[in-house]
Amino acid sequence: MIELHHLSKIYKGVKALDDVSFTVEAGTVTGFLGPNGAGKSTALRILTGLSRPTSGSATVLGRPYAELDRPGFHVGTLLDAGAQHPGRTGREVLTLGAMMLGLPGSRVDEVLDLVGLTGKEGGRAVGGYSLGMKQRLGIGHALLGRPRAVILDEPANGLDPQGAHWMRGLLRNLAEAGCAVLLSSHQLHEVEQVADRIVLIGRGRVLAQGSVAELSRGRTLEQTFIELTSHADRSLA
Ligand SMILES: Nc1ncnc2c1ncn2[C@@H]1O[C@H](COP(=O)(O)OP(=O)(O)OP(=O)(O)O)[C@@H](O)[C@H]1O
Repeated sequence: MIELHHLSKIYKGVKALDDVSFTVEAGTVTGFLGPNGAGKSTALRILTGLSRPTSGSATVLGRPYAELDRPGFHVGTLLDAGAQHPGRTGREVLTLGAMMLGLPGSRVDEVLDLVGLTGKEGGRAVGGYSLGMKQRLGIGHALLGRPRAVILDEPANGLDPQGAHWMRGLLRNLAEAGCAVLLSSHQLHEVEQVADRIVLIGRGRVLAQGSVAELSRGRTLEQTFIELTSHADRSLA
C-alpha cells in the first residue's frame, strides 16, 4: 500500500503540495493526474525519498521510503527514463541493478524478456535507445526486485501504440499479482483504460478522487479533467 497523509510541501514560498491525502491499495492501479505544476512530481519525489515533506507523511508499505530495508525489493520506481548512463548497454544497466540487490544474472534475462528488449537491443548502448526503449528499460529496472509497490512517472511517454498496449497489460498484471501501482501521467486516454482509481490534483490540492466511473459520470476523463482543473483555477484566481 502507498499512502499520502496530509502531505504538504512548501518551496521558498511556493506551496507545491497542500494537505494531500490518498491511498493506493494493493492490487490496484491509481492514476495520478494534474496539470503542469500541479505537484505530481513533488509528491512522487517525497514518496521515493528524494525530497522531504514540510508536513504530513508519505509511506510505502507502511514506512517512509528512507526507512525501508533494501527498498528495491519493496518499491520499484521510474521517475525519469532518460536518467540512465548513455554509455552503458541496457543489459549492463540491469546487471548493475541486479548486483546491487544481490540478484542472480538470470533475473536480468527474465526482466529483459519481460520488458521486450530482445538480446540485440539489450546489448546496445542506452544513448542510442529511443524514448520508448528507455521507458522499457526503466520499467525493467524498477521491477528487478519484484516489488509490491510501483511508482511510475509518465511510463507510457514515447511508447508507440503497440508499446502502450503492452504497458497497459503489464500494469494490469502487476495489479492482479497484488502490487500497488501509482501512475502519474498526462495521457488521460491511457490512464482511463488502465486505472482502477484516479487522484486528480491542481495547484497542490486534491481536486477529486475515486473510480474512473465515479469521476467521469458518463463523460470522458479529459472532459472531467478540464472542468475540474479550470474550476479550481477560477476559484483560486
Ligand atoms: N525545487 C523546487 N524549487 C522551487 N519550486 C519548485 C521546485 N520543484 C517544484 N517546484 C514548484 O512546485 C510546483 C509543483 O511542481 P511539480 O514539478 O511537482 O508539478 P508537476 O505536477 O509534476 O508538473 P508537470 O506535470 O509539469 O511535471 C510548481 O509550482 C513548481 O514550480
